[in-house]
Amino acid sequence: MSDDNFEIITSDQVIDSLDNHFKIIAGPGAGKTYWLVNYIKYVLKNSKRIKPTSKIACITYTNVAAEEIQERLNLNEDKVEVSTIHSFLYKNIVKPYAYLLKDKNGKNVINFTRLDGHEENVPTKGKIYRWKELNNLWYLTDDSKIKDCLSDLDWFFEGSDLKLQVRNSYNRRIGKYYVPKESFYSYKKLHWDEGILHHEDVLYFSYQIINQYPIIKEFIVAKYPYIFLDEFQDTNPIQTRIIKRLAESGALIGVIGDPAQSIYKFQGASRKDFIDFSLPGQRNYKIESNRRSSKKIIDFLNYIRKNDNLKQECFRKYEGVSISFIESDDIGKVLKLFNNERLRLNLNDDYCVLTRKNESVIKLKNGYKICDCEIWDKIHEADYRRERFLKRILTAQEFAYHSKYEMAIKEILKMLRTDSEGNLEEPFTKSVVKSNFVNRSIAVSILEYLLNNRTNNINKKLYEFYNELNDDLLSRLGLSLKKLGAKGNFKTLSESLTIKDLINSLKLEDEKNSDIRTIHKAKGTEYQSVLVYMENNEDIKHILNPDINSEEDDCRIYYVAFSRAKDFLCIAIPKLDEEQKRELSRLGFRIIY
Ligand SMILES: Nc1ncnc2c1ncn2[C@@H]1O[C@H](COP(=O)(O)OP(=O)(O)OP(=O)(O)O)[C@@H](O)[C@H]1O
Repeated sequence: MSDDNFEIITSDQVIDSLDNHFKIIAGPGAGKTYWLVNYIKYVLKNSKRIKPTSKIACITYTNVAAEEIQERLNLNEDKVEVSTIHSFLYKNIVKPYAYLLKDKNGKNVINFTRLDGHEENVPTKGKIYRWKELNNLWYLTDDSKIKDCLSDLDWFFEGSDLKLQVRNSYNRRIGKYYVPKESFYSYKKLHWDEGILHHEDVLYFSYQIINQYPIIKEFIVAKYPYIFLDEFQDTNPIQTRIIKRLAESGALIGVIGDPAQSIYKFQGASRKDFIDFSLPGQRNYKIESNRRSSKKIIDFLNYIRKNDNLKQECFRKYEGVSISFIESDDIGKVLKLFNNERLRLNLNDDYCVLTRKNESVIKLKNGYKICDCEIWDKIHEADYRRERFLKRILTAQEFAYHSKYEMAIKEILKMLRTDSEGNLEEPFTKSVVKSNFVNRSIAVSILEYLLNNRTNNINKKLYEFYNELNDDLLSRLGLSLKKLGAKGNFKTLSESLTIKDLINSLKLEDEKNSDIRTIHKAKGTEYQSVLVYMENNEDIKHILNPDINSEEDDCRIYYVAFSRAKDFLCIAIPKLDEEQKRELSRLGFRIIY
């Protein structure tokens, strides 16, 4: 990264960029989000470009971050649209203009009458079957590998065209065959015909729409004369191009981020896009201090980042307690040692346990128990329609339990989606739902039931939950579920699994309240104490030989984890050799036994 033309500012400083694009680069805890919130208020107050009909767009990486910024802005008037890039583009480009997209025969590309948000790409058995049928691919027999391949599809630029490819080329191989690239589009089209868009399709269609109908950019810019993007180090090439197009049409763009915290390569993020991001007349700024962490933690963070030219100073002027490590493969013991140490140090405030993989989060949540991470896969194999139904209803229950009612309602509404004749999808038996309004009131009743019975239900076996839900609630609402068979794989599973097993294995988006989470979900957060659990002994190399600018994200993922800690950072790893322990001591680590 070149240091040219970067002005150093602090997180309290208001910059005079009302008529310029800008880029801010700063490390963890520098106050990027803090600065952005204040800057938005400043623009609202001082800019002549904000008209009664226009707003500022503030794009964040997750819904949780959007909520947080909304709260911190604490505005009475609706003058700032805070949302993720996908929600922003869906609401302002795809939803209103999808009907404009036509194929070469003049037919609509998307069934826009049934458009209803966007979701994760999870190939169902039904879609895989129809995709094989359309492309005559019966020779591909391993459906689990096919699922890996199709769920890995994303849009990539080939020249100026966007093409579907797998993110990880390994996933295209099914036994001795490769999945033909020409078949990818038809898999997507099966969804679009039902009005289903995947998250990645939102970027694709937005790009298509503004390219084919440039005037739409003018509408967007008139409504959003300022577009600010936080966490821009994880932008992807389509997003970058869309933003540049909006800049060409007159939007003032501000991007904020930290190249050392770019951790979404697997989803197509390009940190180079942030490093190279430049618009005519753009002003560049840096914030150098870290307001979050103690000096000992910042020294360690600077060491991990030693190949980069951004060195952080400790704003708090507080030395802090030593960074520590625990060597053990016994998760229960690790958690106990970490908690004892926090209490011994009198650090009684919030803490978080961070780890890379979802499977490890589940293991950590279960403490000593070895978890069955494949529970949902097994249910999918047994009955993919019931799996989808159960996932949605339990996800809704957990969202509501964490007071995220709007997200909970959305899940239930997805569950109540109908086919073209108005029939609910299986496992509902043919019950016709009347209107969106009725659906919403049904969703509220279902949520009420789930919340009132959560404590009772959690230890019930799945079949009991399913039957009671059907008999006590759904029948009252004029709905019914397919009865459980006398035998079969689903029946067997439903007798062995409890609702708690299912909930523990759910991958909930945006788990803000959880104290054990994946590092990716910890982006932007901070805690008094942080335990980073490295499941793989090899990962110690990211501490002993850190390479923050590596092509791969591994080192940066741990950097993000370490930098969440304010006062106490502890790292746990199953096994270290003597030389590694000596190295860690040299770096100032203390061993906890
Ligand atoms: N000028 C300021 N005055 C008071 N507190 C501040 C100021 N700037 C930042 N902070 C506080 O410092 C902490 C870190 O700030 P913030 O979360 O905005 O950093 P960030 O740069 O977005 O970090 P990261 O990249 O790690 O997510 C927060 O607790 C924030 O409230």
